[in-house]
Amino acid sequence: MIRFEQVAKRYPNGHVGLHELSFRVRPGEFLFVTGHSGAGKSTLLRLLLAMERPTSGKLLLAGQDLSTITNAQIPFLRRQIGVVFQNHQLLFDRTVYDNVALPLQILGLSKPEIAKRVGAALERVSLSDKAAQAPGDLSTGQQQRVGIARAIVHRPALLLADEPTGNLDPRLAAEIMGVFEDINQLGTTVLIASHDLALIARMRQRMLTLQRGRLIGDGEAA
Ligand SMILES: Nc1ncnc2c1ncn2[C@@H]1O[C@H](COP(=O)(O)OP(=O)(O)OP(=O)(O)O)[C@@H](O)[C@H]1O
Repeated sequence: MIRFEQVAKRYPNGHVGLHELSFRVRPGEFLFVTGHSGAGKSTLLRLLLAMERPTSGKLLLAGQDLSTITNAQIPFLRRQIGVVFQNHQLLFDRTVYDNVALPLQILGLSKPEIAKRVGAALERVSLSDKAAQAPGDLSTGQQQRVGIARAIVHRPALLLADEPTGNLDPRLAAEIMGVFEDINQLGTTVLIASHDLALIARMRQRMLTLQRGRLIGDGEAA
């Protein structure tokens, strides 16, 4: 699903975000990427989204080479990826339904197809009864679940999350991780960047550890 082969990212100011990183992720895997602030977690996610290009090395995602991807190919790449952000970036003047429907409207799907898929995504995050509400009427944990529903509504093969539990208390964070596990069980590859080692340890999943742009660990969280 994902192959990093000696991928390095050097920023124009000379700063090295990642040093020759190599690892593979199989389809259907669940893994964490961890490390201190500045370790390179966000750089890794931005490379996977083709928001940045590697300076050297080869980066493959679902068979596509992201080191040489053209701008015209990027929309097709992004259709295979869902992204969950820490601050979920919901539109507060729209309903929950509209927020989740947005990616499908952009793809130009028919209204009945959108209704079917939004219904399924909201069911997956246990928010079917909140479709007509505004995100502002929901709790923080529920808002994050709307963000997850929006990220999976177009049925991506890969779900990326950047500190998805950063704003949540431990109980809610564990609940959100359960939602990610459910999504993974259905076959979606899940990659979560997080610095919450206590939470990761409870999950017993693969963990890549970055330190100053280098991979210093790859194995089940201890
Ligand atoms: N656009 C940029 N220009 C120059 N340097 C950058 C840029 N983006 C990131 N860096 C540098 O690359 C390194 C890795 O940054 P990155 O944001 O990937 O870390 P991170 O692990 O995601 O940290 P955080 O948890 O704080 O988001 C840092 O030293 C950072 O200063």
